Amino acid sequence: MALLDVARLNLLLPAPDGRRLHALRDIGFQLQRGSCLGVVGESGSGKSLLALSLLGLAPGGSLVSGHLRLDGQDILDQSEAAWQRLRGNRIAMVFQDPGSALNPVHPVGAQVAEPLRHHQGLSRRAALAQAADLLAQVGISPRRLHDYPHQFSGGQRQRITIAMALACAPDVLIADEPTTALDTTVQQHILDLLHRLVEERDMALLLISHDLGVIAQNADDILVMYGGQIVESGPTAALFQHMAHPYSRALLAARPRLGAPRQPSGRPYPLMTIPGQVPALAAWGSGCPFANRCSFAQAECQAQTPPRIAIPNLTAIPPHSSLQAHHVWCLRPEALQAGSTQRWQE
Ligand SMILES: Nc1ncnc2c1ncn2[C@@H]1O[C@H](COP(=O)(O)OP(=O)(O)OP(=O)(O)O)[C@@H](O)[C@H]1O
Repeated sequence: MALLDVARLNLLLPAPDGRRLHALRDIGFQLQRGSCLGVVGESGSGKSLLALSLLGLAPGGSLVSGHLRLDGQDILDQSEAAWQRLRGNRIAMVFQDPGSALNPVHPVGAQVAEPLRHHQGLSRRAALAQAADLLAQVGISPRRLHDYPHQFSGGQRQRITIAMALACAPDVLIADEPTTALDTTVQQHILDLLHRLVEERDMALLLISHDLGVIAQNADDILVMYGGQIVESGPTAALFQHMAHPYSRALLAARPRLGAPRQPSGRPYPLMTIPGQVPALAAWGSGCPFANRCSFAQAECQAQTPPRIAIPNLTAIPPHSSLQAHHVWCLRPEALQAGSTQRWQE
């Protein structure tokens, strides 16, 4: 049984004119212990709304439907009191900006100790002793228990927020752009730390990023999101063996790469960009969300919901994969096959 099982998750947000906007559409995936699932997509594709929905924090007035099971127990329709017991305890979150996640007027030790006092009822002294252990686990000297957030670097502050998230030994850790606010030199240290903790604690990690490179290097499985929908999903190796959705391919082509071929003048080739922009939520329809930017799109793509198509696995599926299968949501897979996807046809 999957640790986290999400099926047909839909989120309707209230619009000022009284309409409901379909912000997440039929999201489904499974997440196993010891595994990292990466969620990738451009800004505005629905990644954060997905994270918030998994924490019972969808914006006020919205309607969430579908199934959300943690260890087999349906948690979607539980009371706010039950969500509060679960949040930070069994499902915890690491945010993008460690500066705003930490309170500047309290020492970091007290902040790491807070969830232990709140969820586990530990005394101040016992919680602080455990906070010192947690800080050591994320590479911060326990001697700094009484220092304030401004006395730490950005990377250290993110380590402290990770210690806070780990305090109650959650089953699922959601990290929403955890390295975007950090220098590139410390980004991989934080990601390596998250990996080590997932392994040591047998947790599951949902890693959200707009950066396909970060996701490719760190996730066992990938969900590619666009317009509030999953457009492609599968084990990382399978996805990179054969990217099937035009949006996934466009993301791949738009990625800066070290050592990429250069022009005869020695200058780098200009980076590919994806023409157009992610449409505003009010413009999301029921057809393929990527249709108006897709070079394969035809009239039916604007109008019809794209079907889910299974792509045969060409690589061995690693045991850590939670998804175990590669899918694409596209109406014109034959157009894709006729493109640069020779290996799919073999
Ligand atoms: N509370 C809200 N009310 C109305 N629209 C919202 C709300 N929150 C998000 N949206 C809209 O929903 C869409 C998805 O937003 P979301 O923040 O989930 O995207 P994202 O992929 O996480 O982007 P980013 O990487 O910039 O955070 C966007 O069009 C956004 O403007």
